[in-house]
Amino acid sequence: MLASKKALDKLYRHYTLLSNPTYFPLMINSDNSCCFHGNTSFQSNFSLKGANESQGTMLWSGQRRNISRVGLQWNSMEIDNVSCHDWHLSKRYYNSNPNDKHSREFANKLLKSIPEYVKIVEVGPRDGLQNEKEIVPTAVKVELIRMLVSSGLPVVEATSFVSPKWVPQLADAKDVMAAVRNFEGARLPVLTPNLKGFEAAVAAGAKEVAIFASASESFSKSNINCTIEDSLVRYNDVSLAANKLSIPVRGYISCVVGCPVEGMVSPSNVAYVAKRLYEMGCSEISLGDTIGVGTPGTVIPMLEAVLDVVPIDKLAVHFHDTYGQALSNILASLQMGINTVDSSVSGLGGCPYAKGASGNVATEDVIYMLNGLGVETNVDLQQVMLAGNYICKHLGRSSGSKTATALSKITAHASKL
Ligand SMILES: CC(C)(COP(=O)([O-])OP(=O)([O-])OC[C@H]1O[C@@H](n2cnc3c(N)ncnc32)[C@H](O)[C@@H]1OP(=O)([O-])[O-])[C@@H](O)C(=O)NCCC(=O)NCCSC(=O)C[C@@](C)(O)CC(=O)[O-]
Repeated sequence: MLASKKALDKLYRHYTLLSNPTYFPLMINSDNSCCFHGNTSFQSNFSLKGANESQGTMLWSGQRRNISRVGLQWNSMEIDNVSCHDWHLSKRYYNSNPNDKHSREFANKLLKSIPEYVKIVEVGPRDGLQNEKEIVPTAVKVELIRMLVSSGLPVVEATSFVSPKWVPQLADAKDVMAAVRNFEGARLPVLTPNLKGFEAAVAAGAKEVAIFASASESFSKSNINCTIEDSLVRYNDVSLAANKLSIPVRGYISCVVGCPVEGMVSPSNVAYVAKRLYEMGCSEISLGDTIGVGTPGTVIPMLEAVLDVVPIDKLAVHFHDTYGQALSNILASLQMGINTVDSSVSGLGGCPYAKGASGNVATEDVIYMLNGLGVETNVDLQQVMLAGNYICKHLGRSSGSKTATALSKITAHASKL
């Protein structure tokens, strides 16, 4: 049976709003029949008349790279009455009875691809503080890093060797590095935008660096004052220099789903930059939703595009929580098999050159969710909360972590009993 053109147009419009047209999940075959592709256990709620599944919600799932007709015998289905709503998990599969076969199968499906161990990259001392108006004293930054390292976090991004005119808050990078360089138990990478920054970082004792490109031309200009291509040339120089010294280089990509100036960013732009960073030897590529506009609806197609060019074990995700979507985006990324997540203690953060960007997802909230999923992190939540209290007290504000806030209330209440 053929899909009616009107119905397909309607679906297309719906998905064009939700995701990038390039990643429109409905494929129209040459015989005008259609199928979905994708890599998600989410479902779309379409009314599909005449489907061989029960009318209403159709499963949209499949393995990455396995663009297939997902067992729905699309050729025998007629679409003529399409009503699209938002993406949601189908009620059909939700059941409070844990012994229900469907619910167990569904839970298995949702959880089985989540890694057993997740590496948390703490970016609080760098991303968290770079946007603060009041200069945080070097000694406070050093103590914060010490506390974060003591909590078991495997990587704590310490500072940036960038122009002090651009980011005055981190003008003490050399002194911070000198004080923390011998801390044991965690890797302490720093941001370097060019060879000048790289050389200064190495001289100060940095053993790992990070370069930071963008998937949006406008953001590249406002953040590092050059085009994407020019930045990649600079970063290639940094990578070559780092390679000679066997220094690992992490590559960031900003604006992977949205840009404060250009709006929606195409997954293919992100994949292009990711491929270039990978080819220049980055040991890890962190995909940053700099302004926190992503939802699983835009993050998943972006990850699919990047996964076509970079192996999954080289990828990390970096979400800001502007719209409260960070944990959902992290969960979706974990379900796709990503096992490195950036976060910032107490949800501090934001890029000074990304208007409207709010804090990063809070480390405490990520740990709480991972603990709940039974995922190993080797990080002590209480210790991270102590570090969060310490920096929030200094900044004179309450924690941006819901977990830290809730657990502190419980502890305070218990102590009164
Ligand atoms: C890239 C530049 C330097 C270009 O800045 P520019 O002005 O185009 O560079 P320039 O080469 O013309 O140099 C201008 C001045 O800066 C100095 N300079 C030049 N380089 C350095 C250096 N490394 N360290 C110290 N000083 C430096 C240089 O010596 C000169 O000094 P002057 O002669 O005027 O006295 C500048 O734009 C810059 O520093 N930008 C950094 C912006 C930044 O740090 N943004 C935040 C980090 S990115 C982010 O947060 C996003 C991320 C990673 O978290 C992911 C996400 O959230 O999505």
